[in-house]
Amino acid sequence: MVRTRVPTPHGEVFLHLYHNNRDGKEHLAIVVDPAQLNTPADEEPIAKPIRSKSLDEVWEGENSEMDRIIRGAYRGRLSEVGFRASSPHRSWDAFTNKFGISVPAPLVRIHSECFTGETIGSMRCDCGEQLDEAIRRIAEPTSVTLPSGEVKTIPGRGAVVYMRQEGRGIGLLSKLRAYNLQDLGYDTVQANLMLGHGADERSYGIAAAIMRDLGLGAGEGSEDIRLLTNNPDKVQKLEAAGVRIAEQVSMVPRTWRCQGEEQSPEPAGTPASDAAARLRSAGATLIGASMTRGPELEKYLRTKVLRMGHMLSLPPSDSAGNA
Ligand SMILES: Nc1nc2c(ncn2[C@@H]2O[C@H](COP(=O)(O)OP(=O)(O)OP(=O)(O)O)[C@@H](O)[C@H]2O)c(=O)[nH]1
Repeated sequence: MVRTRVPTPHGEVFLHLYHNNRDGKEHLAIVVDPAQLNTPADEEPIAKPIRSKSLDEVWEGENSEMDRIIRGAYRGRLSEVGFRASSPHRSWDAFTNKFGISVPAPLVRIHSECFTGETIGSMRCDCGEQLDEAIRRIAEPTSVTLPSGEVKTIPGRGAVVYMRQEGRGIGLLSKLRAYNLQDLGYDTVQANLMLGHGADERSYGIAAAIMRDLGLGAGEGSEDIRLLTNNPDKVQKLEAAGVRIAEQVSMVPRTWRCQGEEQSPEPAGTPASDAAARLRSAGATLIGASMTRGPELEKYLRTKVLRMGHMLSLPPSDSAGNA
C-alpha cells in the first residue's frame, strides 16, 4: 500500500493504493480528512482521523523515516522545511474527542470504475458525475454545537473506495460489447445477460477489507458510516461483509434535479445558467459539460430504478407512465 496527498477542486485528499492477493488489481481509497492537514501533530483532532492501519504499521525491512515518507506513512502535509515525524506509530483505535461533541459519521462511497464515463465523458451513464459529486459531498463542511453553545464548522470527512470493477464487474471489453447491444435497443441488464454475464458481477469483500483497514464501518475501534448509494444490493452485500451502515444517503442524478431546464453552454440569464447557479450555490463544482444528460443516460437511469431496484424516485414524466 502507498499513500499520497492530491489537491483536487474539492480540497486536498489522500489517495491510498491497495495491493491484494485476491484479484491482483490495484483498488484505491480516496480519503477526505482535512483534519489530518490542519491539526498540528501534538494537538487532538476534533474527529477521529481516518488512518490506514496497514500504512501506520512498521514494515519489515523498513530502516529509515525516509522509507516511511516515500510510502506515505506521515501525518500532515509534507514539505522539505518544517516536516515533523508526527507520532507515526500512534493507534487511533481508542480515540475520544475531547470537545465532548458528537460529529456526523464519515460519509463513504463505494465507487466502481467506469473508463467511459470518467475518462471520456460518455453520456451513456452518470459515473463521472457520481465520482465528482461523491468527493464534493464528502468534503462538504458541517456545523456542530459545542457544549458552550458555540456553533463550530467542521470540515467534511470520509472516503471514496474506488473499486476496479469496470462494467459492474464484467470488464471493459464486455461492457463495450454490451454498448453495441444497447444500440440495438437492449437495456444494460438485457445486454449483460445476452453476453452470458450476470446483470451485476461485482463483489464487495475487498471494499470491506479496505474499509476495515481505514476503520470505516468495520474493524477494531471503527466508526459506523453513512453510505452514499442508491443501490440496495450494495448495501446488503457490504452489511453481509461486516460493514456497519448507520444511514444510506442517496445520490440524485444532476439531470433529475434540474429536469426540464436547458444547460451548457450557459449564457447568463438563461434557465441553463440558473440551473448551474443553483447547483453551484448548493456547493457543486460542475466539471466539463456541467452535467451528464440525454436519452441514453435517461434509459440507463430508468433501468437502474426499474430493473435493478435502485432507491431513487423517477422524475414526474416517468412516474406518469412513460417508463
Ligand atoms: N455492464 C455495464 N456496466 C455499466 C454500464 N454503464 C455503466 N456501467 C458500470 O456500472 C458501474 C457503476 O454502477 P451503477 O450500477 O451505475 O451504480 P452503482 O455503483 O451500482 O450504484 P450507486 O452506488 O447508487 O451509484 C461501473 O462499473 C460502470 O463501469 C453499462 O451499460 N453496462
